[in-house]
Amino acid sequence: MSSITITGVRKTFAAQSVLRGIDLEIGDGEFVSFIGHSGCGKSTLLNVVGGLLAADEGTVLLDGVPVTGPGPDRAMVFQNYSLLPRLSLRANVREAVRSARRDWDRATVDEHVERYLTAVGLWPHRDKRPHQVSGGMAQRCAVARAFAVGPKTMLLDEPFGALDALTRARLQEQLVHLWESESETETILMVTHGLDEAILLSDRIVVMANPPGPSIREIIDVPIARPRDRASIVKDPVYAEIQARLEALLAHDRVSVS
Ligand SMILES: Nc1ncnc2c1ncn2[C@@H]1O[C@H](COP(=O)(O)OP(=O)(O)OP(=O)(O)O)[C@@H](O)[C@H]1O
Repeated sequence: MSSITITGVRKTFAAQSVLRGIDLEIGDGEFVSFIGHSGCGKSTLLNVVGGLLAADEGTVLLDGVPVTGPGPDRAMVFQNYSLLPRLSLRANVREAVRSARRDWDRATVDEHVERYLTAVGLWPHRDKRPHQVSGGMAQRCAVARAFAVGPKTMLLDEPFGALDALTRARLQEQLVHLWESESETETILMVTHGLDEAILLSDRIVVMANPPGPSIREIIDVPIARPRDRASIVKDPVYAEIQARLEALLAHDRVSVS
């Protein structure tokens, strides 16, 4: 059964038709990335799935239930980590877990918080506040917090966009670890501008396009076995094929809008 069913989703801002009839099925346990030029509607689509924005037309079903607003079955992580500045990293995660798991006692919450902060290497920094740590550490905390509340679906909007390459690589690995081993999250949708990142992490890559054509230009499978190792997958001929296809699609779109 598909966990997310997007049917005929349209969204227009002023006279600008941003989502032009999106139809997409995403299965349980899939990691799907969205890629495309700036302004093609990637974040808008993620916000519609997250329930932060209503579509003008069409439906989004999560396990068969229509999305009408945000819910505990989904968590979102944005590029600019949105931690509460007055709280320590531990308290940021703890408050989120507490509000999602009101029936848990304090010891269970604390153990859960420790597990997620440890998974992203932040337990030694647990008592620092967001302004006392680097941007990469704060983003790791935001990712840990999102997974710790146990959403079935994770929506990531360029989560590593503001990070340097080394920090990004480390956080990509921690993300996969959280998803595969640590958390209850099954399905991940991620907006990214990184072709390499999309190939490394995804089962499928949705290439989105600017007007006037359909919003989804092509969906590319990534049939590379997991676990994937950054150093070795780049030598896989399938990797090169996918990379070339993505580059060609994005180059075509750049020409068609100029
Ligand atoms: N709330 C809004 N009001 C008016 N226009 C909006 C709103 N949100 C988005 N838009 C417009 O819709 C278009 C798509 O925006 P969106 O953020 O979804 O694009 P994107 O593909 O995620 O871009 P980027 O890669 O730059 O983040 C843009 O032209 C944007 O200006």
